[in-house]
Amino acid sequence: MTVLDGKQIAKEIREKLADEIKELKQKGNTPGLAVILVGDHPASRSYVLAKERACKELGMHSVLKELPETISEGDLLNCIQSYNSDEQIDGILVQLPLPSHINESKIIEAIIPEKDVDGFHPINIGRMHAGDEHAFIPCTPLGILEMVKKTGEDISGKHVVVVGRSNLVGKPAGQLFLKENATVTYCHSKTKNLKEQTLQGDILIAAVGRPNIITEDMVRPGAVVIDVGVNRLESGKLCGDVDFEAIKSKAKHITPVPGGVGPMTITMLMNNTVLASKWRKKIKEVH
Ligand SMILES: Nc1nc2c(c(=O)[nH]1)N[C@@H](CN(C=O)c1ccc(C(=O)N[C@@H](CCC(=O)O)C(=O)O)cc1)CN2
Repeated sequence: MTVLDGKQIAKEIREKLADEIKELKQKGNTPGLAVILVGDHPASRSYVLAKERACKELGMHSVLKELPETISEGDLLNCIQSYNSDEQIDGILVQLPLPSHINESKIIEAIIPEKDVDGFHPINIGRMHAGDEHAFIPCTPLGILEMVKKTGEDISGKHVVVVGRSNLVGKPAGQLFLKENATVTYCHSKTKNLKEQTLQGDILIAAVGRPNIITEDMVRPGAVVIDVGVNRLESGKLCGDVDFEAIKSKAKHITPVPGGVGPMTITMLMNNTVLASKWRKKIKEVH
């Protein structure tokens, strides 16, 4: 069994990105990211600060816009518009979740698709489903795919079982593996006999957000187990969706929480911002 070290894989990707960014800067093209945080949710704040830090470490331009919890939808839309037309900004990200008085879809759709480095805009979702090479792929699913590829396991023809159907993780993760010629099964809260399904998984992706929902008897021996859950217990301890201790000897490869998929998310955001910068540069050269 191997424990997939998300921090190490992320570090290796960031080293390559740093070289690429250096070259881009020498050509006068500095990738820039704008991150918008609404309110003061502690976890969201720590994620946006980590995003800003990653930009700085890689030599990218970054702006962190902090807005009050009470901001109106109109003012938030205006803020997005200003970054849509800012030439120094290649990627725009609005940290989720948003306060309940703001329509999340409306906000995501206000970001121009060329700067939607989260890959949440319907145009990018459509491009991803169509297999368009210029689609931004959501960062967590992209990180998951990178980690599975890193194991050296052949994905083609494998049965991937995704537990969870969120727009952020579950749905796009299944699509990505489908594109790699896997057979994909989606499971969710209404799935009958979940265990029967998860036992089919050569690759099992748990993205539910419920501590230890995947128990040892639900995992096929030799499976690759990817845990996307980041659940904070009352004790303050972080815990995944997978019962790691019970499953680690049964799985061929498994991701821990913390230190598995999480660190990959921010690295893939950096990757998407570099892509955005390169794609936008090409568009400008054509016009
Ligand atoms: N606009 C977006 N909002 C949200 C996204 C997203 O991709 N775009 N994803 C999550 C939050 N997220 C990044 O934004 C994120 C979550 C977790 C981690 C991470 O590194 N987790 C660590 C544990 C961190 C801790 O101690 O709390 C780990 O798993 O090792 C990074 C980024 C929702 N919102």
